[in-house]
Amino acid sequence: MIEIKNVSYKIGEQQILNNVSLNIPQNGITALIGANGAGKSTLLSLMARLRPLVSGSIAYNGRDLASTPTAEVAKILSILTQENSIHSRISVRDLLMFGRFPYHKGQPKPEDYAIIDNAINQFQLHDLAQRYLTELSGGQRQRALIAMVFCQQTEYVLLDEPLNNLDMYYARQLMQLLRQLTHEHNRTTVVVLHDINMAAAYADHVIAMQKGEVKFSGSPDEVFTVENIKLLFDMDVDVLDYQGKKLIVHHI
Ligand SMILES: Nc1ncnc2c1ncn2[C@@H]1O[C@H](COP(=O)(O)OP(=O)(O)OP(=O)(O)O)[C@@H](O)[C@H]1O
Repeated sequence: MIEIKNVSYKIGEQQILNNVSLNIPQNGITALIGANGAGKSTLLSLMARLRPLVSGSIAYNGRDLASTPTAEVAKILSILTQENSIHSRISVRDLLMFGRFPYHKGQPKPEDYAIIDNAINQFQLHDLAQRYLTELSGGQRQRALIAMVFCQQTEYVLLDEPLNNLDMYYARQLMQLLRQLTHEHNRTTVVVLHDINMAAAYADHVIAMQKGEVKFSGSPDEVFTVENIKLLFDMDVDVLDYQGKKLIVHHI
C-alpha cells in the first residue's frame, strides 16, 4: 500500500495540494483523474521524490519515502513524468538498458539483456530498437519511455499521462499491457489519465482530485457517476453500462 498522509504543497503563495491523505491499494491499477491543474502531477512527483516533501508523509509498504536512500528508492519505484524529454542521441535499446542501471551499474548481465528483449517484444519496438530517440515521433518516443520504465521492474510504477501522443491502437494496447504486467507481477501502478473511459475500463481503483484535494476514491463504478463527473468537470454526461464497465458519453 502507498500511504499518503497530510501532504500539503505550495508554490509561492499558491496552495497546490491541500492536506491530501489517501491510501493507494497494493496490487492493481489506480487511476488518478481530475481537471487540468487539479494537482495530479504534483502529487505524483512528490510520490517519486522528484519534489521535496515539505509537510506530511508518504510511505511505501510502511517504509517512509523521505528517509529511504536514493539507490533504494530507484529499486522500489519508477516514474514516467510529462517532462521526460530526452534530447541526447541515445538509441531505444540503450534507453531501455539505461532503465536497468540501478541493477547493473554500468555492467549489464545476461538477465538485463533478456529483460530488454522482452520489453522490445511486449511494447512492439522491434522496428525502432536501433533508432535514436531524437528520430522518433512523439508517440513512438512515448512508447519507448514507458518500456524503459517497465524495464526497471519496480514494485511501484507511477505514470503521468502515458497515453499522451498515442494513437487509438497504441493507447488501447498500452492499457491492456499495463493491466497484464501489473497483475502478472503483483505490481502497484498509479497512472494519471485524462481519458476517463480508459480509467473506467482498466483501473481497479480511481482517485479523483479537484483543486489540490481528493474528492472521490473508490472503484470505477463508485466514482464514475453522473453527479461526480458534473462536480469534477462541470459537464453533463451520460454514464452507460457497457460490457460490465462504465462508459461515459461526454463528447456529444
Ligand atoms: N512550477 C510551477 N510554478 C507555479 N505553479 C505551478 C508549477 N507547477 C504547477 N503549478 C500549478 O500547480 C497546480 C497543479 O498543477 P499540476 O500540474 O499538479 O496539475 P495536474 O492536475 O497534473 O494538471 P494537468 O491535468 O493540466 O496536467 C496548477 O495550478 C499549476 O498551475
